[in-house]
Amino acid sequence: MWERSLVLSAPGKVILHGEHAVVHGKVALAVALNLRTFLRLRPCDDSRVCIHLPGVSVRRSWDISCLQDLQKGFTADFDESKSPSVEQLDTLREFAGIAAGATAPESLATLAFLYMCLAISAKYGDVPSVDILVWSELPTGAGLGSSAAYAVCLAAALLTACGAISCPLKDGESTARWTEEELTLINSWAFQGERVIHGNPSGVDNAVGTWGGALRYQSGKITPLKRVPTLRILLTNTKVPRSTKVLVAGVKEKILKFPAIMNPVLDSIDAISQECQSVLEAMPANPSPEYYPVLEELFDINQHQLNVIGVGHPSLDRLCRVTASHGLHSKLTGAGGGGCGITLLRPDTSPLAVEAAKRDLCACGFECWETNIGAPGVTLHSSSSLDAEVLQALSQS
Ligand SMILES: Nc1ncnc2c1ncn2[C@@H]1O[C@H](COP(=O)(O)OP(=O)(O)OP(=O)(O)O)[C@@H](O)[C@H]1O
Ligand SMILES: C[C@@](O)(CCO)CC(=O)[O-]
Ligand SMILES: [Mg+2]
Repeated sequence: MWERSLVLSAPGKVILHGEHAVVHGKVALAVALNLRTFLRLRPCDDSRVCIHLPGVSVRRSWDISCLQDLQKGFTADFDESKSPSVEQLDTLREFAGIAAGATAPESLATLAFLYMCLAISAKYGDVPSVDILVWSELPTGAGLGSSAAYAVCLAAALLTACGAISCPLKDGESTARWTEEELTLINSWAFQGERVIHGNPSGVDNAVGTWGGALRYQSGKITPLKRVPTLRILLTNTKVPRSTKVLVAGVKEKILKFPAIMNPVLDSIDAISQECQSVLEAMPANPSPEYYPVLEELFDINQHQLNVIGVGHPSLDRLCRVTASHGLHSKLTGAGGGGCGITLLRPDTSPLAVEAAKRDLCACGFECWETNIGAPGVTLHSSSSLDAEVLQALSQS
């Protein structure tokens, strides 16, 4: 029986180049963001599993014995290398009272939790009697990898509570990280959670949530980028809602309908990611302005390509126009169709110019903020290092 409380977190991400193309085997470059999702797990002594997800208005609890019966009813194995089967997901939907095909955030979040809880406990031990609270600094469904940060937190917490990985936090430490081998296991299970939420994810988002930093991702191969300079990025949330699952499915349909037209666009996006990687790795840690024109042009070209594959949105066109009027270059990030865009700031872009661009973006109803990139991946925290009042307020919300 699990007897410790855990608090852990995973970062969101920004994709610099390669979103959507990465689902079809091309290269993506992605960096971890300094906005995180947090999870608190506490042992529960009433033989129940409780989840509280205030970000998507979910508060549910189940008897362990019901979850165990459900688990026994599955004929197919649960494994981190196997996709959730249609039969498993249908059974879980029926159990949780979720309509077939439901894409509402609360339905997907509940389904992902149930799948991961049953799958991980079936493979590594018993269903643990725990109470789980998840909260996030990330906007949900806006292109910043909120689903992956959620799945990474769930994977790390459930694997720890089932004894499949260690609890690396020593007395007196405020944070700790797992070993490479343990991170690989967390990443594999988080990918299964992403599969429940996205349908057909590439795995780039959960890789960044797990390892953090800056990385190149292609067909499951994760390569940390060498010497990434400190980039200044302005993030803008258009607040136009969209679903990654729907957008990814739309791109697939377009490729099937017009393969001779779409495949060269994906190849060209791949070339953009490769070119961007070469430029970033050639730049010194604190780069001078002369390196920026190429990065800016790559942003412009990639934004046009993403429009061609059908994941643009008028709000994103507007974002690009507004920043261009201040001499700044932007592109959508993540799945597109609304959500967030990123704007590259040069080291010498003056605070006044940034403020002026932000003012005009806010006047469009957008929200924007300057970010740091390259944050650490999934991390265990001592409960005392997090604000007790915040935890208390969240528990009651
Ligand atoms: N804090 C959270 N608590 C519970 N579920 C969450 C939370 N954040 C995200 N989710 C789940 O993830 C879904 C959003 O995932 P989606 O992939 O559409 O957007 P995203 O991950 O924010 O953007 P992108 O995939 O483009 O980076 C929500 O519908 C919800 O099911
Ligand atoms: C659109 C996409 O490329 C990125 C979503 O953040 C989907 C994926 O890679 O799974
Ligand atoms: Mg997502």
